[in-house]
Order: sequence, then structure tokens, then C-alpha cells
Amino acid sequence: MKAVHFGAGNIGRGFVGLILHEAGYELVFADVNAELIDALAASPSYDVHAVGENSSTRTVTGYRALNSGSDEDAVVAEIATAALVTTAVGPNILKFVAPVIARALEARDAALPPLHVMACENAINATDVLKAEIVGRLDGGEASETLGRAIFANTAVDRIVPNQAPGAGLDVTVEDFFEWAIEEGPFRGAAPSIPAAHFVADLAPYIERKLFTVNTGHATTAYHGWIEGASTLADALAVPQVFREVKAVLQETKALLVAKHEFDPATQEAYLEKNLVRFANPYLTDTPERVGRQPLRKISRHERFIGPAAELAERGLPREALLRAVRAALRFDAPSDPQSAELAELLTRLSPEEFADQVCGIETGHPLHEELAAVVRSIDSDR
Ligand SMILES: NC(=O)c1ccc[n+]([C@@H]2O[C@H](COP(=O)([O-])OP(=O)(O)OC[C@H]3O[C@@H](n4cnc5c(N)ncnc54)[C@H](O)[C@@H]3O)[C@@H](O)[C@H]2O)c1
Ligand SMILES: O=P(O)(O)OC[C@@H](O)[C@@H](O)[C@H](O)[C@H](O)CO
Repeated sequence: MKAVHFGAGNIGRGFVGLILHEAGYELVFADVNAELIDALAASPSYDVHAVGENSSTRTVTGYRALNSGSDEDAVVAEIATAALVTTAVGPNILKFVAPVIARALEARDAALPPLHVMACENAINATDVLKAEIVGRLDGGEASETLGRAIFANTAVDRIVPNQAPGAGLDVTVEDFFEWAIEEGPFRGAAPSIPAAHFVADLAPYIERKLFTVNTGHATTAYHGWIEGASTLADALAVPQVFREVKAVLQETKALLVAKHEFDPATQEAYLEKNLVRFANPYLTDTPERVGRQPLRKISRHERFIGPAAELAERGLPREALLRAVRAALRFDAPSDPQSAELAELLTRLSPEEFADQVCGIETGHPLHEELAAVVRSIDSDR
């Protein structure tokens, strides 16, 4: 039973790789980072240090590592005979791994059981996005028989894995908490055996609860913390004004999640409180740069701010704190982040209305459109 995992970075090594190894899969990492792949190929194992109230160390062994940039044929051959392919590369990178998976499906023996495909990214239905990219590369598209050689399942993954300290090598320090929810329907009763994951009939409540609580709160901490000059997430949350803003956005997304998915309010309150503790985990050093990375992705239509704010506006519910978080995101100017520079350029070039429409995907006439445009307009006063 073989799994090929794209993206041997933080979550790839510290979460997906670990869980698949412990589920008994023969693991093959595929990544375009030559230095990382060479290091993995040269090392028989690496450790995952989970830190928090229940600290532990697990060792991942017996994997192989391939460079999917320079040795695509080898990765195609591995996937063609694998049981599972997973990704943790970032939602914007799925279009680059899709052609490799499409080639592998074409090469796959039709008599083999279908390849299970799961994108483990922070995005709503990331596997559907990956599937659409794969379909676009198959002769015949949706009608291609080759598509029948794969089963696609959406997932929600949750574990905070910061960037690793220089000199950590392949070892990864992660928080002790994790959750992996996978939709069970596509497997038609023959879901893969991954004991640490749980299979759910309807993924939407899980992924929205995760993205609009963990990631909305996390990014709010990062962007307000960045403005305050905080160098870690824990430092950011220690600023009373930042803490108040994070609590406020989480109350707004709670209102949406309770109204939309009928979550019990007390259970959702406990969930969001638990996440405030996770963000400030004293055993982990996480930074506003990492958590705020790619601000243009984070303020896009179906992401952690605009997604819930748009639905709250449609329901006539409060979204002011979310809009203040978007305003803070617009001021994110991390030199290490190319999207920061792109964001600054777009703010200069586009009118506030064009920005709301083209960057945030909120068209004229939507109840959030003018509110967003006003947020963009107000940024001028800071410059
Ligand atoms: N770190 C976390 O706390 C966390 C938690 C849950 C989900 N995620 C999600 O997991 C994904 C990865 O995040 P991360 O923190 O591990 O990032 P990361 O930057 O540490 O890892 C991404 C890896 O993907 C590799 N990569 C880039 N392009 C590639 C390509 N074309 N083919 C193969 N590999 C490629 C990079 O070289 C890198 O090693 C993101 O979607 C993120 O939202 C992260
Ligand atoms: O990975 P991103 O850029 O979508 O979001 C940054 C963090 O919020 C994220 O990586 C969290 O650490 C993770 O989603 C926790 O499960």
C-alpha cells in the first residue's frame, strides 16, 4: 500500500507524512525543493516533536523522496502504482501538481483499484480544485475513462506547524493537537484505513468551522499583530487590542456557523476558546509573517475573511470585526512575501470598487461591496 505525498514542507512532514506512515503506507515524498528532497533521500528517518500539554516524539522511517521538478517521470511511475496521493503544497500550487497526477492516471493499469486523491490544503474543497485541474489535462475531460481510475475526496486538515528553526534539519516541531476530517461518500463504503483521520458524511460544516475559526482567528492575530510590531503570534495575542479584535471576529464567524450549520452555540464557543489557547501555544514559535503569508489569497472570495463576511452580509448579521481584519490585512507588508508587494501595487492601481470586485470577488450590488470599498478607501488615510 503506497502513498505519494506532494509537498514535504511543514505540514507534509509534520502531519500528513506522519499519519500516513503510522497508517502503514509505504511513503514517497515528492517536492520541487532539491535541497529538501536530497536531505530526505539521504536520511533514513526524521522526528516529529509534538509540543503542548501532551508532548511526544514520533519517528517517521522507511520513506523515499523524489524531486518532482527534475524527475517527473519517476513520480508519475510511483503514482501509477500507488493507492493514495495527497498534497500539501498550497492551494495556488495545485495546478502544477495536477499534470503529474493526470499523466500517472493515464499510465495506470485500469485493473488496479482506483487511486485515492486528497488535497490537504487550507481551502474549501481543495480536492475539487485539484480534480478540475486534472480533468482539464485529460483527453476527453470529464468524459475521459481515465477519470474512473481515481476517487477524489475533500478533506479538512488542522495542525499548527510553524516554520522550523534554522538548523532543525528534517525534524519538525508541531503542536500536539491535530484533526483530519475526510469526506466518506466518494469511497462508497471502501474508505482507506487511516486510523488518525475521521470520515464524515458531510465535510462542509467541518471545513467551514475550521477555516472560519482557526484560520480566520489566526490570520486576524497575524495582521493586527503585524501592525503592532509583534514578532510572534503569542506576543500579538498578548496585546489587549489584538486579543479583542480576534475575539470579535470569532464571535462574528460563530454567528454564521451556528446559523448555517446549526452548531450548538456553547460547543462553538468552547471550540473558539480552545483555538485562542492554540494560537498562543507557549511551546511553539509562530510568526505573523507565516500566518499572514499570501495576503491576496487570504482576502479572496471564498477564503477566511471575505467568505464569512459575505455570508454574514447576505444574512444581515454583523461583520464589522471581519472588515477591520481585512483592513489590517491590507497593511501587511512583509518584505519576504511577494504578495505583499503585489497587494500594495493593486491598492495603488485599482479604485476601491475595482479592488472589492477584482481582488475580493465581491461585485457591485452585493451587500458587502460598498463596505469593502469603504475599507479600501480608508487605507489611504494611513499612507
Ligand atoms: N503549516 C500549517 O500549520 C498548516 C496546517 C494545515 C494546513 N496547511 C496547509 O498545507 C499546505 C502547505 O503548507 P505548509 O505550511 O506545509 O507550507 P510549506 O511551505 O512548509 O510546504 C510546502 C511545500 O510544497 C513544496 N512545493 C511547492 N511547489 C511544489 C510543486 N509544484 N510540487 C511539489 N512540491 C511543491 C515546497 O517546496 C514546500 O516544501 C498549505 O495549503 C497550507 O495552508 C498548513
Ligand atoms: O496555511 P495558510 O497560509 O492558509 O494559513 C496560515 C495558518 O493559519 C495555517 O497554516 C494554520 O497554521 C493551520 O491551518 C492550522 O491547521
